[in-house]
Amino acid sequence: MVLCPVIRKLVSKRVVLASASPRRQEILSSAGLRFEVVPSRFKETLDKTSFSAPYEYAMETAKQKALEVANRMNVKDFRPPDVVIGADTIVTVDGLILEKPADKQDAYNMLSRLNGKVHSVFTGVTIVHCSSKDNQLQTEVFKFYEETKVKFSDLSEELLWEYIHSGEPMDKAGGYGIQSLGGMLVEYVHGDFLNVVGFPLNHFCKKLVELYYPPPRDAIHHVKYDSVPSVETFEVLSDEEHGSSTQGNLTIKLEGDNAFSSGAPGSLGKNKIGQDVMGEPVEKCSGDMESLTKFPSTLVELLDGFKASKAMFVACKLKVFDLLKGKAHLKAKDVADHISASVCGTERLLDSCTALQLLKKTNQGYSNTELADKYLVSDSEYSLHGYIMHANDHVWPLFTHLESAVKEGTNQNHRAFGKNTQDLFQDSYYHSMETKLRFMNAMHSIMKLTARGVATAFDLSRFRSACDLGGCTGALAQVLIQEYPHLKVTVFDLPDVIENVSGFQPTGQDTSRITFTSGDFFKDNIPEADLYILSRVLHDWPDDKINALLSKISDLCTPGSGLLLSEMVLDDKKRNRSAWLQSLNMLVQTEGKERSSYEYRCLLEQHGFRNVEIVQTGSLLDIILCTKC
Ligand SMILES: O=c1[nH]cc([C@@H]2O[C@H](COP(=O)(O)OP(=O)(O)OP(=O)(O)O)[C@@H](O)[C@H]2O)c(=O)[nH]1
Repeated sequence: MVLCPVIRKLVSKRVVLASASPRRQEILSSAGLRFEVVPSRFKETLDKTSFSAPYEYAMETAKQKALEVANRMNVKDFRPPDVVIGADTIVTVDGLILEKPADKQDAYNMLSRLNGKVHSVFTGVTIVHCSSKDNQLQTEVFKFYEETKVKFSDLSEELLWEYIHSGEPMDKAGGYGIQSLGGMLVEYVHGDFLNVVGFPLNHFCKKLVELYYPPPRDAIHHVKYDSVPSVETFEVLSDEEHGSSTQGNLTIKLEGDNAFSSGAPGSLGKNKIGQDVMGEPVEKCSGDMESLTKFPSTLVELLDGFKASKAMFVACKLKVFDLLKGKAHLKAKDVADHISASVCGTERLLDSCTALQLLKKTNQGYSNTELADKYLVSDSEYSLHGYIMHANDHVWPLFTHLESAVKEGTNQNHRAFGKNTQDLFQDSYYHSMETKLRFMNAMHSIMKLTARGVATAFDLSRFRSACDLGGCTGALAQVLIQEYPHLKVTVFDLPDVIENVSGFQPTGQDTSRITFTSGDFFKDNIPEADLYILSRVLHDWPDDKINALLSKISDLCTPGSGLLLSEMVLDDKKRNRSAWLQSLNMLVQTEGKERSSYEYRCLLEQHGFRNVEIVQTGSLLDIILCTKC
């Protein structure tokens, strides 16, 4: 999704981010910008004393970073980038400029200087417009900076060293990462938070507005873009409208190194060498821009969606991220050798993963991004590997029969796996040890990631015993006993599951308050508890089965007993895309569906539950708590 229409202006351009900073990559890609990452090789060694102000230093360094990449990419017979973005973040305190610490002692020196004080964080940003004539690179440079003030609490030596030993300070300006553990050091922030993280997105969008929607002639002395215009305002600022009000040549003074002129209707503006600022001839640009405004980027994203998913699935399946974990870099050939695959295929897969920001690519080779290290490596604490393998091996084949599922209104297990499902879990998830463990792995990984949110959405401290029906490996139970020291939890699931839970238990954690009991909640007796939990269970079943289950639970409850559900709640207003897609997912693989908050409320009240409260998290799971009256 492109929230900010001005970002769309760059959609058909070759945009390059001249930065190795994973934070900058994340900020810009979250804003919907599509770009390649080519880290700059410019050494950050400019003489600081030669600048009149610290931000001048940051802007110049950002400029040199971007120009180094622009020059390096201007190779004969290759298309040069249209736009190169460079950035540099520094911290200033007591008249000193702090960059990334060289070692732990340096980090300590920096953090001690910041301790208990207010300091400034400056990020200098440069946008370089490039074009190439007879292999000569022509550039136009626009630069700006943003300042944010940050106050550190009074911190003990012990805390500073503990933080330094976490390793976090080492690649961060000033020796801290405000977005992670370093956030704990900070008392307040005045200004743009993302600027501290490494990229002032808001100011960047304003700069794009200045560059791509120069104010019409009449307004030139009056219009000041104090804030990013609202989406509606952008729509009004269409190229056509803008063009018609800028007949004749008009020079606009930009804050950057250059002024450029705007003339032909619909053009971006001509520069001194008679080209538009994106390096295209003006006449051509006019037509281009018209089609650009109408470019259906949302559709292109959807067209590419399945390719992107599959590229990530395959890289996970081939354990590419496991291989790259902890390695500085590997060349495509080395990766190919390890995963027993072709070099040409591996290279394309690695490059696609780089474009998807799962990998980083430099001249030395490929390495994992932070995201991949955290979630795609199979043995990381919050790995989604198990869930991704389930998506690849189970959900993907089912989705290839979506058309039949829609026409027939039923799941497609028979088409995808040649099996009719009489008993959903037995026939589709537990029919072999391999599928069973794959499914358990998937549920375990997604539950580990979401358990804390489920456990803490409501204060459950009034309950002394809980029964997690369909609780699988007990990943939620583990978090529940951590959060509620007086709670005992029974995990109730099919014998097929309970027999295999031991491999999923944490080591070195007291799990004595968790009991695993096997049974079928439709057929067998359910253990007694003050609180019943159904997490991602109801969506598997049709209404008749749900009514049977809720009635059984309701009969077991005494007044004051609780029922906690976690599901994706459908919401017409919020149009939460994951929930609607999950509902299709339920169609192709189960007998169930996702439901709206109204549907859940009706179901629960029908079975004697009251005080139905719903916390819509907007992320993967929404949480519902109600009480038996
Ligand atoms: O709170 C935070 N403060 C700063 C950061 C990160 O710090 C670095 C700043 O370094 P620099 O601007 O030189 O950028 P590099 O990482 O070296 O990448 P380039 O290739 O662009 O030079 C930056 O990564 C910030 O994101 C932080 O994360 N949190």
